[in-house]
Amino acid sequence: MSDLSQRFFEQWPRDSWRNRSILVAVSGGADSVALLRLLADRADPATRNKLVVVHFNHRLRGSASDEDAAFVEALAAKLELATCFEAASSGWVQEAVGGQGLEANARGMRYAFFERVAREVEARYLVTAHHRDDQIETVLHRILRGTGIAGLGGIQTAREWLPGVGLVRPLLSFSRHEIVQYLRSIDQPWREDTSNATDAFTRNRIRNQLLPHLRDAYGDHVDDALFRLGRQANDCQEVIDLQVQELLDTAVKTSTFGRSVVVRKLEKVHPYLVRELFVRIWTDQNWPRQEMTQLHWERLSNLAKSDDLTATDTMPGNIRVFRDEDVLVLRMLG
Ligand SMILES: Nc1ncnc2c1ncn2[C@@H]1O[C@H](COP(=O)(O)OP(=O)(O)OP(=O)(O)O)[C@@H](O)[C@H]1O
Repeated sequence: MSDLSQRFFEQWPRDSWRNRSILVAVSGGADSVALLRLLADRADPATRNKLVVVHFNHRLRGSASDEDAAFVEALAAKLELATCFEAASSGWVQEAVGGQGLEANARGMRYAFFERVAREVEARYLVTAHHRDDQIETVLHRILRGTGIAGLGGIQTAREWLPGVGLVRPLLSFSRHEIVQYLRSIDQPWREDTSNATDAFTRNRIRNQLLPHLRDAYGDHVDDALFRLGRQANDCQEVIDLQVQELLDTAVKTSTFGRSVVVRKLEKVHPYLVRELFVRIWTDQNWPRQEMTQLHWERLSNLAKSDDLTATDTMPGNIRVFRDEDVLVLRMLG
């Protein structure tokens, strides 16, 4: 087994081969072709039938998109793997709605397709080929856009995606360079995504302009620094999540109208954690968060720590917040 293959399977969920189907997302690019080869070469005939290659043809690059799909289809056939393919309708770019931009729309369609297949074949995992360079670009992109600790963590190696379905990225610690070397060593071709070479999308500008500039100006360790920062932020967020869970269990009560927070229990808690507690309450309650700014979370934290027993406030989405003796009541007004 190659060194890369060995390191790859150290990241791989141990129960996977004994479990339900595994969807492998293959675009045809070097990263996902390597992912597919690593998995297919390791699987024995009994486990091979658990792998399902999924590919979504976005039809963004004319005949090149169809050639990508044909390439993935031929590779899957050669490896004797099951496949599930879908193509976007030809006029979707003109019809794209929601003002989210082309990339986000394309992504939404791709994951909606993955979700349909996952339900159909009762998959246990979806595996994608995000790698170290993706992680570095994501961290840098989020820094530039403005992010907190949670966002700085970037892409996670594994997380729950749908109820009972995990999303796994076992190539996350491998660089694109290592992946390409591996493909060359096994004589496996791949498709080059020509849109990656253009600067049309923000992510591509980060990849093709900003990162090379930073490396030139500050040295190659820029990559390591960003990757490590992402890892540390992930660790920090895990610790924060655990503490927030403890606060939820001990200081927050749920009722039919919303939540109430026992403020006495927050007296010695750092304001940052109190804000994170409110973020978690908002998420759990499914209250709108788009208009909640840092200032709103701070206002909530101040209310929880205030001595003013008559203090009240209203948050975006008509969430009313008021003190009732020892508790801070949060409820959505009808
Ligand atoms: N058209 C596609 N069909 C199947 N899988 C795909 C397709 N495009 C991307 N993928 C999978 O997703 C991984 C990440 O691809 P890419 O970096 O282009 O996506 P992204 O939009 O940046 O990330 P995200 O998946 O988080 O949206 C690929 O390595 C591959 O596993």
